[in-house]
Amino acid sequence: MTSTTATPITETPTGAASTSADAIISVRDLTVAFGSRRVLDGLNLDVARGEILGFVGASGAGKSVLMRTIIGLVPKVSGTIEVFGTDLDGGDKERRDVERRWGILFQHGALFSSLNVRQNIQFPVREYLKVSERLLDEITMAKLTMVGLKPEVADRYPSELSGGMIKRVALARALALDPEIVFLDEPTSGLDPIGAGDFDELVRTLQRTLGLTVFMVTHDLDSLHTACDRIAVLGNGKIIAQGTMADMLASQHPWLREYFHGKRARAVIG
Ligand SMILES: Nc1ncnc2c1ncn2[C@@H]1O[C@H](COP(=O)(O)OP(=O)(O)OP(=O)(O)O)[C@@H](O)[C@H]1O
Repeated sequence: MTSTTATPITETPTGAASTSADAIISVRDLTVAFGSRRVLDGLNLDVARGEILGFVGASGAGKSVLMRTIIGLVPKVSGTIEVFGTDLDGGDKERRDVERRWGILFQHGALFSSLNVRQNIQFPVREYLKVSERLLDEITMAKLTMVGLKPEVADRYPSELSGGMIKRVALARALALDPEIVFLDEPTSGLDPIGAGDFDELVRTLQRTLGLTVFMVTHDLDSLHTACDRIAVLGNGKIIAQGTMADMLASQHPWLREYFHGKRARAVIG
């Protein structure tokens, strides 16, 4: 978490509220503040069922805050968040039913260091379901296979895993309850380009085979190119642009031009 960029960003009409029939996540007029500082300021965003949405913006703009507000870890000042058509302020039972249908990969993987891989993957299952130890083990092995890891990894501790393996285990844990939505917070950060590319491909494959909707906070231009169907850009507490990679590349918005055509971008886009 760092301070916001000095680059001025202005709101565009693409940030305006609109309803989309196939929205699986719908955020309206969302304001989130820490003390007197508004990080999100009347933000509107829809995520369509089955898409991979890449969520970008300057460092400290509030990308993680939006993700954490949707999943209920950060309180909002005002606004509504609907997931699967359910208002998340509706009630504890409704909220829990929705939570059961999403999986989360936190920044840096965030595995429980005192639990081994098996226990990490089983954690959300134990929290939400009553299932036998045998079924828990079957789920663990199935999820490890799904993310391309061998069964023997199950008995290792996070400290015994590479960065790429940690991300894969974290993804396996996010998939443990067969979610319909997966939230990924900078899933490729800290991975080398090959590891990051493999991870993007894995996410893409899982999204296609499992029909997942993916909300991905990322700084990784390669991920935006190869994995994402659509991109939403956060600036000054609002969505300042959203569309395909082609839309982003065609935009004349100064921040988007710098981000998608700057020196680092040229190395990716060519
Ligand atoms: N719990 C908190 N208490 C106070 N301020 C917070 C809290 N969480 C986030 N912030 C502030 O909100 C702003 C947005 O943080 P956030 O982590 O969402 O940024 P980000 O866009 O994800 O940045 P990065 O790309 O660097 O991870 C930052 O200024 C951060 O310091």
